[in-house]
Amino acid sequence: MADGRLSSDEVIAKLIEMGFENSSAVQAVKQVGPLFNDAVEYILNGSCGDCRGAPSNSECSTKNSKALGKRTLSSAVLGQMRQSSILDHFQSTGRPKRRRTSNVPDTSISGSEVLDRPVNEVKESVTSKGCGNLGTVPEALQVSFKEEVEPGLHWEQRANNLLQKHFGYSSLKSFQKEALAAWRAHRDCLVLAATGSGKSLCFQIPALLSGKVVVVISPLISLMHDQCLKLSRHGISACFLGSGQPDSSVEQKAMRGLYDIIYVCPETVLRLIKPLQGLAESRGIALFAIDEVHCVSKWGHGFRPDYRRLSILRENFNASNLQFLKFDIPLMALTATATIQVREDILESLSMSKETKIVITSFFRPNLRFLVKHSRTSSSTSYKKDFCQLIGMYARKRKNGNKKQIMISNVTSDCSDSSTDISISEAYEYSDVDDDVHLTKENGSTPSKQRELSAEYLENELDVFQSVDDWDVAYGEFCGQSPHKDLEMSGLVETADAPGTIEERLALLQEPLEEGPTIIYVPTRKETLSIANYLCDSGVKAAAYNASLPKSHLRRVHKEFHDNMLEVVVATIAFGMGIDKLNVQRIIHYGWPQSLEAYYQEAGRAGRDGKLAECILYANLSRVPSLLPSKRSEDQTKQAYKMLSDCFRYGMNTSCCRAKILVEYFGEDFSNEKCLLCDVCVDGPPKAENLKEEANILMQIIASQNGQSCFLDGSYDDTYSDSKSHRLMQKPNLRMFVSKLREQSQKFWEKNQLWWQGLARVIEGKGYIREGDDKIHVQIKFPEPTKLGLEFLEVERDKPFYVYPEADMLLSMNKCKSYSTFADWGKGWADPEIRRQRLEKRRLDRKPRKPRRKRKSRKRKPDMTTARGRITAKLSKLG
Ligand SMILES: Nc1ncnc2c1ncn2[C@@H]1O[C@H](COP(=O)(O)OP(=O)(O)OP(=O)(O)O)[C@@H](O)[C@H]1O
Ligand SMILES: [Mg+2]
Repeated sequence: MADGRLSSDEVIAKLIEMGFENSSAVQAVKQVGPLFNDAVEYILNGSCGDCRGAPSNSECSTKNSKALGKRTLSSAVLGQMRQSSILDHFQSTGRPKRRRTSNVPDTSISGSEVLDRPVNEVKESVTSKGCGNLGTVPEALQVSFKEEVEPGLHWEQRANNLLQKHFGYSSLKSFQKEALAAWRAHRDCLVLAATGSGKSLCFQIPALLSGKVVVVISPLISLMHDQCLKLSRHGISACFLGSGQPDSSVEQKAMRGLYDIIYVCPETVLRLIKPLQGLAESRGIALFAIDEVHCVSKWGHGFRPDYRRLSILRENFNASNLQFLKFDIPLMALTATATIQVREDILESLSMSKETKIVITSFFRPNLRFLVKHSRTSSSTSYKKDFCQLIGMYARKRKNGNKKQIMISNVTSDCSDSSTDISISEAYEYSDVDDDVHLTKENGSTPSKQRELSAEYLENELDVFQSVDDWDVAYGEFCGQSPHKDLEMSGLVETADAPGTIEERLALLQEPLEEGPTIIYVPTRKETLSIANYLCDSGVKAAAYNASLPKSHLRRVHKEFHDNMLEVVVATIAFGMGIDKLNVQRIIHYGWPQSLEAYYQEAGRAGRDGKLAECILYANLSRVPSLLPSKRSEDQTKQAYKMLSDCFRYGMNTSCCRAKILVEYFGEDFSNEKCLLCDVCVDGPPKAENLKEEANILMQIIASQNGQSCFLDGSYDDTYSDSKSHRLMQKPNLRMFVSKLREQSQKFWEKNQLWWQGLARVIEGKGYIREGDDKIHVQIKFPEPTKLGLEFLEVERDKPFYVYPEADMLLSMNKCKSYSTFADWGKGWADPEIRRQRLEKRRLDRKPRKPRRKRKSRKRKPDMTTARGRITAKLSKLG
C-alpha cells in the first residue's frame, strides 16, 4: 500500500471500510496525517482516545494501574477494541502467486498491513501525548512488557538478549521479528515458514518478554514433550497438560501461573477454558499459539476435528468478554505446510482477525536434494537393492575410525563390541507385565519370558493420526534448569542460514554427504519392523517406530535418536511431527506418501544444520498408488484422492525441478527455476519425443466416445460407438480405449497400457482431456475431451507434439517385465506356428512334475441296510 498516494478522505474511507469507527478514523488521520499504516497502528495501539477510552501505552498502564487498583473501563468501551473476525480482507480468488519473500511481508496476501514503524516509536509518540485518561486495570492484567522495567532498551534488543541468554543464538531471524512485532501490536498472526526455520521461537520469546504465560496448542504429546524438554534445557519452565500428563498436580500448578509456557492439546484446551480465564486474570496470558495449524483444515493433511473448535479461544478471550483485558489475547497460528486454500480455512475457522498479520518465508529449502526412484518396495529383494548403499555407508563410517561403538539400548550400553549389533526380532524382550519392550541381547543368553516381536506379531496396520493420545511418548513435567546446561550435550549449535545463492548451491553439490542419521518413512507398521529387522541384520543400528509399539520402547528410540546412538529409524508417520534434530542427513520415503504436504513436512526434517541432505522417494512407479484406509467423510475422501493424485504426479515427473514443484504447490512463485540439486536438475530431463501420432489417435478415440466422431479420420474402427455397445458400456474407461487402440493398430503394440496411461496424463496436463467421472481418481480414468482438446484435434493436427516422457512411459519402454510380460505373452496366439513354438517351449521349460503320491483309497463302508451291502460286508470279512 502506498500510503503517500492516498488523500485523507481516502484513508478515512478505507479505515471505515475495515470496520473502524468514523470518529476514530478521523482522529487517527488528524494525528498521523493521510498515512494508512500509521493510522491503523495509531488506532490499534489505543492512541485514539475516542475509540479506546485510553491510550494503550503499557508504561503508562503499569504506572497507573499501581495507583488505581481495580479496573474501571466499561465493557462498552472495551468492546470497541475487539478484533474483528470477518475474513473480508482475505481475498481468495484471483490472488497472484506470491513471490519468494523471505523478509518482506506479503501485503498482497492479506488486508493486514505491515507495521512500518517500530512499536516503540508509536509508544513514544503516544507517551508524549500523555496518558492521563487511562482506565484502571490491575497491574497483573496489563499488557506489561518487561521492557517497561528496563526502560530505554528497544524490544528487539531485549529479545535478542533473551535469545542469546536462553538459546545461545545471536539474533532473531527477520520473520521471527515480524511475528513478534505483530504480537506486540496485539495483532493475530499467521506464520507460514519452512520446516526447521525456527517457528517455535516466535511464541516462546513472548513468554520471556512479557512475563506472562504463553499457551501453545499442539497436536501431539511427543511434540509437546520434545519442546518441553528443550525449553527446560534452556532455563524456561514449561509443562504439558492432557491425558499424557501423569502428574495431576501439574494442571493445577499451570493454572496458578507457575509455568512460563503451557503446552496443551486441542481436546484439553476446550476443557480448560474457565481455568484459563482465571489464569488470564491472574498472571496474564500473553498469547495463544496454535502450532501445526494445518491440522485445522479439512483441505490439508493431518486434519483434526478438535482443532476446528479452537475458535472458542477468540470467543472466550476477547476484550469485550473479559473486562480485565485491554485487548483480545492475540492468536498466533504456525505451520510449514499450508496451501492457499488451507490458509483461508485456518483464518476462518479460528475466527482470526481481519487485521491478521501474515508472515511468510519461502518454503524453499535450498540444501535439500530431492530424488525419486522406482522400486517395488515390497520384499527383501527390494530392500537388498535399495538399501545396499545405505548399509555400505554406515559400515564404512564405522570402519573409518568410529571405534567407539554405541549400542542401541540402555541395557547394552556397557557392551562396546560391534558384534552386539542386533536384529529387531531377536532383540525384543517383551514383558507382559509392564507392557515394556527392551532392546536387549545378552550375549547369547535367552532372556526369560522372551517373545518374538516379529512382523507377524503385529497386524499389518497403519498409524492414523486421530487424537493426541495416539502417539503418546511423553515423560511428564519439565521445569526450567539453568540455561545452556545441556546445550553441548544436546548438540545444539546455531543453525546456519541454508545456502541460497546459485554459487552456494553449486558448491553444495561438490560436498560429500555427511554420515548423519536417516529416517525411513513407511506406510505400515509391519514394514517398520521388517525393514528395521533387515537393516539390523545387515549391521546397521536401526530401530522400528510405530504407534503400536510399547511406549517405553518409543521413548527410548526418541532418546537414542536424539543422542546419535541410532543410525536409522524406520517409522510410520507417528515419528516426528516437529522433530528438530539438526544433523538428519537423509529422509527416505519407502512407498508413496499420501500427500505432498505430508511428504514435504517429513522431508523437511533433513538438513536442519544447513548442510546438504537427501530426501529420496522410493515408489513403485508402475502402479497407481491407492489411498490408505482411514475414517473419512465423502468430502474428505475426495480431498484425499486429490492430494494423493498430486503426489503421484510429483513422482511421475521427469522434466521439472522437484523443489520447484514442491514450493509452487504451496502457492509460492519459485524464482530460482532450478534447485540445481534434485535428480531432474542434475541428470536433466529425458529426450523429448514427438508423440503427435499417438496423441492424435488417443484423442480421437476419446473424442469419438464422447460424441465427437466428426474428428475421426477413418483410421480408427469405432466399434464402441455403435448403439449396442454404448448401452452395454455406459462409461468406457482409459484402459478400454487403450486395449482397442492396441488391438487395431500393430504399430502401437509395443506401447503398453502403462505407456498410454502416462501419455493420457501428459495430455490431461496440457488441458486437452479431463476426468469425466464425478469421483476423483489418482490417474485419469474416464477421460473426456475439453474444448482445448477438440481444438488440438481440429486445428493443430499437423503441428508436432513434443513431450518429455514421464516415469511410467520410460519404465514401460525399458521393457520392465513386471507389467509387460502378460501383454507379450498374449500377443500372437492366433498364429498356429507361434502357438506351436510357445507350447513346445512351455513344455520344455516346465519342471518335471513330482510323481503323484498315490492317494489311499478310502474304503467305503458297505451299507448294511441293503442286501447288496450285507453281501459285500460278508465277502470282505472272508478276505
Ligand atoms: N534466530 C535463530 N538463530 C539460529 N537458530 C535458530 C533461530 N531460531 C530458531 N533456531 C533454530 O532452528 C531450529 C528449528 O527450530 P523449530 O523447531 O522452531 O523449527 P520449526 O520451524 O518449528 O520447524 P517444524 O516446521 O519442523 O516444526 C532449532 O534448532 C532452533 O533452535
Ligand atoms: Mg515447529
